[in-house]
Amino acid sequence: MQTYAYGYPRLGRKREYKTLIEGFWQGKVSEAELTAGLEALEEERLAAYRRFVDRFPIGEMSLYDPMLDTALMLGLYPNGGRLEDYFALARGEGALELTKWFNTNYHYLVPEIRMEAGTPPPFRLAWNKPLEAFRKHPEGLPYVIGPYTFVRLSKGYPPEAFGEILRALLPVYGELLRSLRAAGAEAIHVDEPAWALDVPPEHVALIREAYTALGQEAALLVFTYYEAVDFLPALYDLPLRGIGLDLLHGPGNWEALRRAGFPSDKILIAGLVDGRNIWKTDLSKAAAQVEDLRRHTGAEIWISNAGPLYHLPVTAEAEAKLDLALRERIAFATERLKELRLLKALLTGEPDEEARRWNTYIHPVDHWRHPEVQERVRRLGPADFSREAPYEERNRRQRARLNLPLFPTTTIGSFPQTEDLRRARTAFRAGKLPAEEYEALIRERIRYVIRLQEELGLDVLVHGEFERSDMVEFFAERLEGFAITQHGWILSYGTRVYRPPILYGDVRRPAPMTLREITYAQSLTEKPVKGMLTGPVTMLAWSYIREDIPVHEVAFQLALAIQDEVRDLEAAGIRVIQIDEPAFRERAPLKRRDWPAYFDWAVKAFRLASRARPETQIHTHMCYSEFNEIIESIDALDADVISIEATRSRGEVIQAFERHRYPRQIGPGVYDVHSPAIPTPESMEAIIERAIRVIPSERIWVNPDCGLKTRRWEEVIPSLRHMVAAARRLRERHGAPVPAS
Ligand SMILES: CN1c2c(nc(N)[nH]c2=O)NC[C@@H]1CNc1ccc(C(=O)N[C@@H](CCC(=O)N[C@@H](CCC(=O)N[C@@H](CCC(=O)O)C(=O)O)C(=O)O)C(=O)O)cc1
Ligand SMILES: N[C@@H](CCS)C(=O)O
Ligand SMILES: [Zn+2]
Repeated sequence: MQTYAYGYPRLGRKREYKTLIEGFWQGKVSEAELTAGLEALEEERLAAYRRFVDRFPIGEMSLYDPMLDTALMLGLYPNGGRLEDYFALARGEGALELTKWFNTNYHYLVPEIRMEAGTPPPFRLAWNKPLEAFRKHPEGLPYVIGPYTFVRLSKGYPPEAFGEILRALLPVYGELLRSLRAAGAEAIHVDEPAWALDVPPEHVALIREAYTALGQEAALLVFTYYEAVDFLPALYDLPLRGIGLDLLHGPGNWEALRRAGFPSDKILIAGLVDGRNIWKTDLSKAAAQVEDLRRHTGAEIWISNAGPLYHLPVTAEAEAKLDLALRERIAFATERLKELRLLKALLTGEPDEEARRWNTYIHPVDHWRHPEVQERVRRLGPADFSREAPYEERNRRQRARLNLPLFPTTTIGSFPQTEDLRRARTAFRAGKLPAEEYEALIRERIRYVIRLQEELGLDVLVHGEFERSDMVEFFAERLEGFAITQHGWILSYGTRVYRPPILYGDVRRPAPMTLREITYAQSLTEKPVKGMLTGPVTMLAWSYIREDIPVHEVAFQLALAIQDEVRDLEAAGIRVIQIDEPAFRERAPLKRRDWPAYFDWAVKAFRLASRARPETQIHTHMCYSEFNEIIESIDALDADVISIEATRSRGEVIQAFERHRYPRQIGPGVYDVHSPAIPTPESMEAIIERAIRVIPSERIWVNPDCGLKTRRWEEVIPSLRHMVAAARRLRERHGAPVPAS
């Protein structure tokens, strides 16, 4: 019995990863300091593994993103080994597209594989990153993203070229594996999470072909996670040393193991402690599950985490301010490693006092539940999920009330969150800055941003979200049933971090959450100011949530709290309300067969939250998502306006709307907020011109891709000036303002 862990966070206890890399970008950290700093961080990660588990991978560290590293390893982009070139691909003007990693809030850089004259690119082993890492630390298993996952998550090739591309990669992977074996690696960690997607039969054949070859080169431990592998028995006769299975997410792996057993020549690496959520593992149950596996398989069993640990903060030990009852019940990445050690002790008959104590705290506490909240959810009926009037009627009333021009301009909500603002908030939270001073600073920023938007000539204004540390954390802090952490940071992309709140009980809204700032902003202008809320699906997707009630009930509780806020905003005279749902696509289950049930509750939750009066215009916003496959569900949200990301994916998003005639208003993002580049009016007009081909012009809005919080004022101001200029030129070209009825 061995313990194995992978994916331990690279961020560091004190977010050293972020400080080092951002410091390097700002010229405050030299290349030598960056290298030494990251090496020290890697040492710390490895020390955590060494302290608790028997085996672990080497080479998981990345300067930005492991998918980009893999693309460079395989020679897909020129790489002279210069950091500038690396970061240019990650965040420069020609940067790769960012998209969600499976159904998580981590974003990876999407490699582009182009077929040239019907031939895959000339792949080669351009950077042997795993070997470099292994030479430094020859104690673990070199870490590699497997070829299937790499190609499946890349873009730019026609689906029929998939097999050819995969085959073209095999010699390179073969060379890589041989080099690692020659250097003394006893086995290789190969990550193949894409095996847990819906994999068509022809892909299963390709996987078998690929691994029949690769398995000859070195001993491979292939890791799958986030869901079950639907074709598990098809792997049994492959020359693999071991297979890592997620035994927590989705019932499929258990069903397959019960039905088909597991081959005795392979190691079954059983993912039994959760990499996605934070509730302590029931160690007795996990031990019983291992016994069950032993009965069904005859194979050697290792115990491991289910899903990489980087979806969890580094340690729960730092959360001294959390309520004790909650603190006792949670486990972050380091505590997961400890659980593996405790589980092994239980299974090998070592003294189990600590494991017994651990298991005292695995059930929710009674006073986290509130019958009146549950009752309100139980009483919901069909009428609660639709608005009073159909869109046509709402549209008439809203146009009359808002009197907007053709191609109305707006932004997505946030404006730059500058250092001084974040510092002031941290000081305020620590009790070092009086509330009046902090609030005065926020009001000053709101005044500034309202004046600025008026001066720029935007049509629907926002208050700038200056008071928000994060669009989910802000609301979590104001809702009962949620706790927020002090140091529970995890990576979202690159060096960008957030602290997922913990939703542990029934959700209540003790007081309005956004009214003060929104009404203040509205008092400064005649133009409509958008109320700005985060939707129920995103609230739960970017939090750690309770598991004692079904997820749709959690969503409906959140939706009711948001609906109460909508009502308060309307009563205060707010005419436009945006309810952001950037996690709407991401939260969808990995298997299509589970989609109908998910979209049923996700759509209902949004509709419940957005049940506004007909004359209130409801916007929603989504970013970083593949929209093609979910356009019907987006339509079913019945929002009056949706703004979507459309720049980095170079208009691909609009294709979705070509296929499905979206009947309401849409703002295809024209300004890529992830690039420091200032877009020209022409580039923005081009995106709208493309949209006009499929969407009538009176339904099109002009807006950025996403919020502007990560940008600098020097970038935002000229970019928005260009955006307004683009809208004006479009108006001149495409007609007079739409009449108000
Ligand atoms: C829109 N997106 C979001 C996603 N997920 C979220 N949870 N939130 C999102 O907005 N997913 C999809 C996209 C892309 N993802 C992100 C994620 C994160 C950011 C981002 O800008 N993150 C900031 C986090 C900054 C933050 O919350 N800061 C705190 C300040 C806390 C702090 O750092 N304090 C310091 C001391 C500061 C000082 O005194 O100098 C400390 O405690 O040590 C705050 O503002 O209150 C980031 O910087 O990474 C963007 C997109
Ligand atoms: N209103 C949010 C949405 C981000 S997805 C913002 O502007 O930052
Ligand atoms: Zn967004």
